[in-house]
Amino acid sequence: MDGGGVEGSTTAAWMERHQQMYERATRHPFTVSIRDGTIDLSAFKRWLSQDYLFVREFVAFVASVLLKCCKQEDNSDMETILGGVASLSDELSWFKNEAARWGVDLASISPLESNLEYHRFLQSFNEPEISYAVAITTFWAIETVYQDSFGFCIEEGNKTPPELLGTCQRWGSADFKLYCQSLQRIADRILANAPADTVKSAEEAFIRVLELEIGFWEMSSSRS
Ligand SMILES: Cc1ncc(CO)c(N)n1
Repeated sequence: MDGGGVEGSTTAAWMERHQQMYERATRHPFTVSIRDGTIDLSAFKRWLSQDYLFVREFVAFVASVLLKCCKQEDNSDMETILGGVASLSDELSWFKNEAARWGVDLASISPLESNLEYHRFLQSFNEPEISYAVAITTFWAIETVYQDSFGFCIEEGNKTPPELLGTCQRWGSADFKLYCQSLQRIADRILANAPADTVKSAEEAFIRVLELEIGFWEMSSSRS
């Protein structure tokens, strides 16, 4: 290995193997239209309100990852995951503020089908049979899709409207990238010591996250 980097790691290999799908998730027309400045604001508001509901569900998911972590003999990843739980508190406040700014009433929103599908996937991690390896990989993948998608919106050459920069910074910032990289290192370390069938399940979960993320952007763009 390369002393803590991610090149040559299991997760890096998957990103290459499933590159096409990874790009469909991280260069989706929805986020690319944010970067181009051609975003339809009603789609943005739909995303905002649906993602608020997603994040409420995500809190319980990250708590389930934390619980699995705490049950490990070596629970040295605890602080990183706990930091993730803590930052979700700030994130929920951010959604409420942002919704108020856009005139979106969060109290009257219900989850659309693709969001519900994602909720069901997240809820499946409550089962104690699902391993920490699969859970931490899934956690890393979910965060990374947003990091990469919104990071692209603030990279050089963007025409992102100023009123959307705050959103893009939330997930596109250098700090969030570092956080995703620490999750990736944890996942790779756990996967390196996991049995082959567990590694296989983790790869399947990675692919499932990409599918669900694509579905989420589609839902935000249209109304599926
Ligand atoms: C759908 C979705 N995926 C990933 C993230 C990142 O936390 C999010 N907020 N929403």
